[in-house]
Amino acid sequence: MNDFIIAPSILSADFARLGEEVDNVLEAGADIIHFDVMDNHYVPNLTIGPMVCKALRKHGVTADIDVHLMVKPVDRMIGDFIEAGASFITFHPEASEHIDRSLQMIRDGGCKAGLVFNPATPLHYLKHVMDKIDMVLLMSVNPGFGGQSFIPGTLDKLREARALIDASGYDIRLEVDGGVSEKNIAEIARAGADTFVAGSAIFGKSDYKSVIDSMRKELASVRQ
Ligand SMILES: O=C(CO)[C@H](O)[C@H](O)COP(=O)(O)O
Repeated sequence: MNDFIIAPSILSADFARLGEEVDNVLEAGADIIHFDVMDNHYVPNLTIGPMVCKALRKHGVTADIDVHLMVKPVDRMIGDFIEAGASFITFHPEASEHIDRSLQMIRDGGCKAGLVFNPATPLHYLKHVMDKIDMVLLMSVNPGFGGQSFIPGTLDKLREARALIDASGYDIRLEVDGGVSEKNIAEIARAGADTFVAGSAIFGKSDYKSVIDSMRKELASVRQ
């Protein structure tokens, strides 16, 4: 896997042709697939569930599927997504009554576990679970919809999260989600992110490869 991971969010894909869309974006160079689960309760939108994840596996998708649960309560969805073939399962700490238990359920099921932070959710939830997570996801928009603008204050929060992760000594990815494009991806990487969710910036264009290539070019400039 690349050091920098590009994770197209299928929230902006054509759901009528989802299998084909996922094949195309992976063929175009995406590393993993970001899978947004919204329940019209925790967030004001309704999307897709474990049956769709399972269908993508049945379709032949072997890339990691990064399931972002925007649901409340969290726990009763975890088993279904483990069974459906999720690779990562992340959830919002304020949506779980028992954060430690939810993380453990994910890892016990053989998946990688992560916590997601809304723009105004403090990072202190991380303090007692650094050894139980594989991913920290910072939302750079308020969750619920694709196509919103990146909230600039996320850059400081990324720097704060990067310092916490580095100090922990654990192997934890730092993902960012919302308003990511070729234009800001380098600045976001410089703030500490290593995993980039992009929905409308990729699926909103006809040539997925050219967008992903241009994101990789921007990221290469950060590494130098
Ligand atoms: O989780 C999400 C919204 O809750 C989406 O993944 C996110 O907003 C990506 O969309 P875009 O890149 O178009 O901003």
